[in-house]
Amino acid sequence: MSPSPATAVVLVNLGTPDAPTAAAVRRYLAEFLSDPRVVDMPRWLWLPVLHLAILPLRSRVVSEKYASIWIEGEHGPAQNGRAENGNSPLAVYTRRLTRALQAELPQAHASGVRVIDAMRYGNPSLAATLQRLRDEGAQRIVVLPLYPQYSTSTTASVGDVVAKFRASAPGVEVKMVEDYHLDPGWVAAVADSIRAHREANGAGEHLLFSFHGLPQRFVDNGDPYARQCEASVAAIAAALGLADDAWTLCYQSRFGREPWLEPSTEATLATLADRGVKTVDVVAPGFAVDCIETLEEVAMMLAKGFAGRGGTLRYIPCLNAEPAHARALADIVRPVLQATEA
Ligand SMILES: C=CC1=C(C)c2cc3[nH]c(cc4nc(cc5[nH]c(cc1n2)c(C)c5CCC(=O)O)C(CCC(=O)O)=C4C)c(C)c3C=C
Ligand SMILES: [Fe+2]
Ligand SMILES: [Fe+2]
Repeated sequence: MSPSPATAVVLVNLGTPDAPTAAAVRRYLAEFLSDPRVVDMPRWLWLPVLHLAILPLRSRVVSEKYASIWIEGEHGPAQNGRAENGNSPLAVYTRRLTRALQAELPQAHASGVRVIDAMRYGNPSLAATLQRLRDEGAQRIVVLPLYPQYSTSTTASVGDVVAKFRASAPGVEVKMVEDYHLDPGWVAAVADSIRAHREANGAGEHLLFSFHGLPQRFVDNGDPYARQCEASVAAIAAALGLADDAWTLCYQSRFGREPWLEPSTEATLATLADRGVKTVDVVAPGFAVDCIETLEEVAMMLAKGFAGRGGTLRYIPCLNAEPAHARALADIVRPVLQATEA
C-alpha cells in the first residue's frame, strides 16, 4: 500500500442520523442539540427540556420524515469508518462530492492530496477523522465546512472541533475556510443551476431563495449569517440579470418559539399564492447538498402546501456532486493548500 499523502482536505457537513429510526434520530439530535453553539440556553435549563420533552416526541416524527427521503440501494464501500448512515441523502451527496473534489485536486500538491468527508455530529465524526489523519501521518489539513455562509451555529462549531484538535496536535498545520458566500465560482455554479432549470422548464413566475433560518437574536448579537445570505443572493440575482421584484429571500426550518429570521419560506409562499402566483421556483443556496430540510421540508411539504393553494412549486436541487460544484470548491481549496506548502 502506498503511504497516505501528508496533505488532506476534509469536507465537513452538519451530520445526519445513522438510520431512519427513532433511536438513531434520537442519538443524532441529542448530540446536535446539546451543542451550546446551536442552542445557547443555560445547560441546567435546556438539557432536561431536550431529554424529557423534545427528544422523545421529535425523534419519532422526524424519523418518519427521514424514512421518506432515505436513498435506497446505495451500498458503496464503507469509507472513513462510517456506520450505516450511508443512505441519508446528506451523507450520500457529501460522499459523492468528496469523490468529485478528489478527482479535481490530484495535482494540487507534489505528494498528492487526500480528500475525505466528515460530519460535525454523528458519523463519520470530524474529531475522530482529524485524529486518524494525524495518526496516519498527515502534516497539513485543510478543513472546508460545507456552509457557504458563515454562522456561529454551524461554522464556528466546526471551528471549536478544529481548535481542540490543533491544541492536541501542535505538529500538524490546520487551516479552515470560514465561508465562501461570494466566491465567484460558487456564485456562477448556483446561477448556472438556476439558468439550466429555467431553460429546461421555463422560468417560474417568482424565484425564492430559501435559506435555513436562525434565531434573530443570533444576528442581533453579531452573527454575520443573514448579511452573507443577502450578499450571496444579490450576487446570484445579478449573475442572472433578475429584476428586483422577480425573487424573494426567505428562511425555512424554524425550530423553537423565539423569533427567527424573517420572512419565513412558508409565509412567503402563502403571500405569493394570495397574489395569484401559480408557479414558484425554489432554490436553497445555503445548503451545499440536498438533505431533509430541502427534500422533505421544501420539495415535499411546502410543495404540497402550495399545491393546496392552487400553485406549483418547482424545487431546484442543490449543487450536490455536480462537476461545477467540485470545480468551485477546488478553486476555493487550491490557494489554501498552496499557502500550507510554504
Ligand atoms: C436551534 C436549532 C437549530 C439551529 C440554530 C440551526 C441552524 C442551522 N442548521 C443548518 C443546516 C442544517 N440543519 C439541518 C437539520 C436540522 N437543524 C435543526 C435545528 C437547528 N438548525 C434540527 C433540529 C435539524 C434536524 C431535523 C429536524 O429535527 O427538523 C440539516 C439537515 C440534516 C440532515 O440530516 O439532512 C442541515 C444541513 C444551518 C445552515 C444553520 C444555520 C445557519
Ligand atoms: Fe439546522
Ligand atoms: Fe427541519
